[in-house]
Amino acid sequence: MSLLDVTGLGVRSGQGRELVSDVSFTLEAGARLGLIGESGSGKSLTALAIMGLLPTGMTASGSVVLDAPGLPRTQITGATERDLNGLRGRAVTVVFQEPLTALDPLMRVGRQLAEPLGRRHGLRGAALRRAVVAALEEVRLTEPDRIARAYPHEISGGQRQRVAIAMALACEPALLIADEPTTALDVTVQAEVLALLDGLVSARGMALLFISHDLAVISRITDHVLVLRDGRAVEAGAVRDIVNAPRHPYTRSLVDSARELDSPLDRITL
Ligand SMILES: Nc1ncnc2c1ncn2[C@@H]1O[C@H](COP(=O)(O)OP(=O)(O)OP(=O)(O)O)[C@@H](O)[C@H]1O
Repeated sequence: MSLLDVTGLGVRSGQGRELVSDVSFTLEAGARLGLIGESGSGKSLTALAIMGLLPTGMTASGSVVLDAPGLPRTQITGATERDLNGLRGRAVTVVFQEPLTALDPLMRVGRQLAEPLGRRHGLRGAALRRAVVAALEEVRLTEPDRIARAYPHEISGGQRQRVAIAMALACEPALLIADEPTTALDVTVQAEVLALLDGLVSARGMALLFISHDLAVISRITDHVLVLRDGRAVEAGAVRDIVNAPRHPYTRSLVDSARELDSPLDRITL
């Protein structure tokens, strides 16, 4: 049984517009998959449907089954909020493009991180404070004590995204969804955060669903990819095959524009 099994996923708006149609893929424990497509192709809605977090009024159809170790196997489409609350954080969690989505602007970073860490590991007092510092160190934040005392606006964008990653990891999820996690960062920080995610996903044996419009970024972190266009999957396979021999014209245009913008793809074609 796969960790995540998505079959014929559809998402409709409240007005009945089909925004995602018939998307299928599976993820085994510890596996990685990239979801690529241009703006509006349905990447984020697919991620939100997997989390059971679609905006009010939208409906999901088809099947999304999460089967994380130690948790009940759950059909996400149609699950109750109570079932979903038991899964979010532990079975699956998400890091968004904008770290402030995950952070409360009025609460110090350390306290925010203490909540899930305390809940997950049953820690309090000095042990919990040590766990907060360790979590900040794990995402390679220097000066963890200062960061723990800071409010989100008092740290840089790259530091905030590291904190958001630490928050996402606090409940030790089996599956991490990263939705354009480096898009809002400048190029150097982008590369550092990508390398950090890569290392953490390997070290913890998590599965990763990595969403991006950028094939070069995807190729650095995963070797398999699903190409979405207008809410439909048009091609899937190994990044290497897709880069070397794209079958769908849309995929070819993604590869061509990635080649123009970025040279890292060259090493894949060697
Ligand atoms: N809350 C919403 N209400 C109505 N339509 C929406 C809503 N959110 C997204 N859509 C529409 O659904 C389609 C897919 O959107 P989605 O956000 O999944 O795309 P995306 O590939 O993640 O794009 P981006 O890279 O810009 O985030 C788009 O046509 C978008 O306009």
